[in-house]
Amino acid sequence: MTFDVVSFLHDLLSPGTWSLWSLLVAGPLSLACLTYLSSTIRFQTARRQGSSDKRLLQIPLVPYWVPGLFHTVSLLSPTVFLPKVVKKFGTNSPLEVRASWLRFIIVANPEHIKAVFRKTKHMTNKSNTIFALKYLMGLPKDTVRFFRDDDSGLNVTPRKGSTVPDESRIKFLIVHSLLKLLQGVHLEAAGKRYMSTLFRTLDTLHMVPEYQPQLSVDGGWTGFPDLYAFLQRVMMSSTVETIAGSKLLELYPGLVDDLSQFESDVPKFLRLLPRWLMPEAFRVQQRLLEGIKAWHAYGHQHSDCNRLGPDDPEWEPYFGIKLVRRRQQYALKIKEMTADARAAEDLGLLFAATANAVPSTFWLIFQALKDPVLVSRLRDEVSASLRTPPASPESTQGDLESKNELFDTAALLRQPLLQSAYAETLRLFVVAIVSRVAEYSDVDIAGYRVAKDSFLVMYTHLLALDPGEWARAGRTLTKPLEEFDAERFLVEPGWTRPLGKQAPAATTTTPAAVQDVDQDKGQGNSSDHDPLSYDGRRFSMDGLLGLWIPYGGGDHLCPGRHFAKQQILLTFATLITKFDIELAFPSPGAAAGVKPDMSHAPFGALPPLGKVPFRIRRKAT
Ligand code: HEM
Repeated sequence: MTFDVVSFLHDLLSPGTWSLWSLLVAGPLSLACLTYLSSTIRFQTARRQGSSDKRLLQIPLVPYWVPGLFHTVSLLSPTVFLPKVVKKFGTNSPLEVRASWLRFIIVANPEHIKAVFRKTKHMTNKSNTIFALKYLMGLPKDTVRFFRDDDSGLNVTPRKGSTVPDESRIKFLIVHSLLKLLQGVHLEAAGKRYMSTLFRTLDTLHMVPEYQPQLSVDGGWTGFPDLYAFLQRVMMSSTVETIAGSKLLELYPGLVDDLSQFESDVPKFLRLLPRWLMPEAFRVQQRLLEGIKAWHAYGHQHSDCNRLGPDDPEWEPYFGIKLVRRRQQYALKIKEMTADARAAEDLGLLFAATANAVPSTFWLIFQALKDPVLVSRLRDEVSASLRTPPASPESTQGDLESKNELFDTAALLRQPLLQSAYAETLRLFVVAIVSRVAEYSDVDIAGYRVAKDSFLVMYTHLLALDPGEWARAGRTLTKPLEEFDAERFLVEPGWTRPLGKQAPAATTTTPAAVQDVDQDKGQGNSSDHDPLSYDGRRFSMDGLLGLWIPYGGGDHLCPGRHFAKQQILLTFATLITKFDIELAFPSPGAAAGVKPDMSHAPFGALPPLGKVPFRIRRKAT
C-alpha cells in the first residue's frame, strides 16, 4: 500500500476533519486565551482598587494562560521568571503568583519590603530555614518536626498562645546565641582569632599538596590555576578553626575539601535532585555529618561546653568560640537534638559562615585586581588601618592574637572606599531569595491583605538592579547597576536622602522591629556620620533599607553579618598587604569574560564560573 499525499490532504482539510482539529487545537487555545483574558481583567480590577477604601487591598494575581498549571513551567527558572514578571507588571503592588498547588507573593517595592521586615511578630522565615536544614543539612525527620512546631517567635518573651517550653524554643536559642556571642567583645575576639589563623594558614599553605612549593619566600612569583579554590582553602580552614576550634580539623583533615565540594553541590540539593542522580554529593554530605558528630563526641570527652563565664576563654581548641559551646549546652538539654541533629545544625553553622563569605571575598579581590587604580586606592585605606606595633614587645607577651594583629580592625571596617566596595560586592553577587511566611494570621502589608500562610518572596537582585528605586533613594548612578562600581555607596558632603519616601507607619511595630530598622540603616556596619572620607565623600547606606538586602532584614536579619564583614575585609586586607597578587590570564581581555555561576542563584553569593588563574608573591617584610 502506497501513501497517497493528495487524498491525505483532502481528508485533513475536509469539513469533518476540521471539526476534529478545532476540538483538538482551537478548543484548548481558545480556553487558554479566555483564561488569560479573564485573569488579566481580574488583575487590572485588583490593581485599580481605591486606596481610600478603609478595607485592605487585595493582592493582584498575575495573569496566566493555563488553569491548574498557572506559571509552573516558567518557574522552573525562577531567576528569569521573577524579573520578567516584575518588569511587566511593575512594583506598585505586591504580585501573587500561582504554580500548580504553590502560591506565593512577590514583594519587590522597597517600601513594601520595609513593611514586611517590620511585621516581626507575624512573619517567620521558618519555611526557608526548615527547607535548608532538611534538604541540605540532612536534619533528621523528627527534629524537622520539632523545629516546625516551635511557634514561640524570636522575642525574649514567647509569642502569646505558644506553649513551647523555654528550653525548647529552638529558633530563639539559635538566633539569640548567635546575636549575643557574635557581637561586642566576642566578635572582637573572633576577628582577632580569624586574623591570626589566616596568617598561619597562609604561612603553612605549602603543606597542602596543591599549594607546593611554599609561597615564595625568596620574593619570586608562584602561579596557581584557581583564585576561588585558593580562597576556599585559606578562608574555610581559618573560619572553621576560628569558630569550631583546631581539633575539628585535626580529627577531620579532609573537611575543607568536603565542605568546598558540598558548597558546590548546593544547587543540586536545593533543586531536590534525587540521591541516585548525585550519589557522590550525598556521600560527601554524610562524611561531613559523621565527621562533625565524631568531633562533638571527642570535644565532650575533653572539654566542658558549660564554660561560658566571663573568665572562661573566648576560644579553646575543642569547641572553638563561646557560640559553639553555647549551642552544645542548650542542645544537649533537648531530647530532639540528637547527636545527628546537632551535627546537622553545626554543618549549617559552618556552611553559613563560609558559603557566602568566600564568594563575596573572591569578587571583591577579583574586581580590585582587574583595576590597578582601584586596588591602589583600596591598598591606601588598608595601609591607613595598619596597627601601630606596641611600644614594648613584653606588653603583648603570651597573647598570640595581639602579636599577630596587623590591622586595627575597627579602623579597617570604617574605611569609606573599602566599605563601599564591600557593599557593592554584596549588592551584585549575593543573589538570594529572602522569604517570609504569614504564619499566625492575616497581615496588613502597606495596606494590602496578606492572607495567613502566604509565602512572601523578596528577591535581592530585583532590588539591586532597579534603577528607578536607586534614583528614588537619591543615588546617582555613575555606572549601570549591572556593573561593579566600587564607589557606588559614597555620597557627597551634605548629601541627605530624599524625604517623603518614608515607610508607611507600621501598624504593629515591636521595639525589636524598631531596633532592627535602625540596624538595617547601617547593615554595612557604618555610621552615616563617620568622619572618614574618600575624596571628600563619605560612605552611606542611608535610604537603602528595603533596597540593599543581601543580609535580609527585620528580626531575621543575618546574625552573622558583622563576622562576615570582618572575614571578607580582613582576608582582602591581609592578602594585599602581605602579598603582591596579580591575575594571570594568558590573554589580556580574558578577565572581562569571568562571570558568576548563575546556577547558584537564588541561593546566596555566586561563585565564579570557571577558574581564574593568578600569581602571588610574598612581600618583603
Ligand atoms: C556575606 C556573608 C553572608 C550573607 C550574604 C548572608 C546572608 C543571609 C541572609 C540573606 C539570611 C536570611 C535573612 C532573612 O531571612 O531576613 C541569613 C540568615 C542567617 N545567617 Fe547569614 N549571611 C552571611 C554570613 C553569615 C555568617 C558568617 C553566619 C554565621 C556565622 C551566618 C548565619 C546566619 C543564620 C544563623 C541565619 C538565620 C537567621 C534567622 O533565621 O533568623 N550568616 N544570612
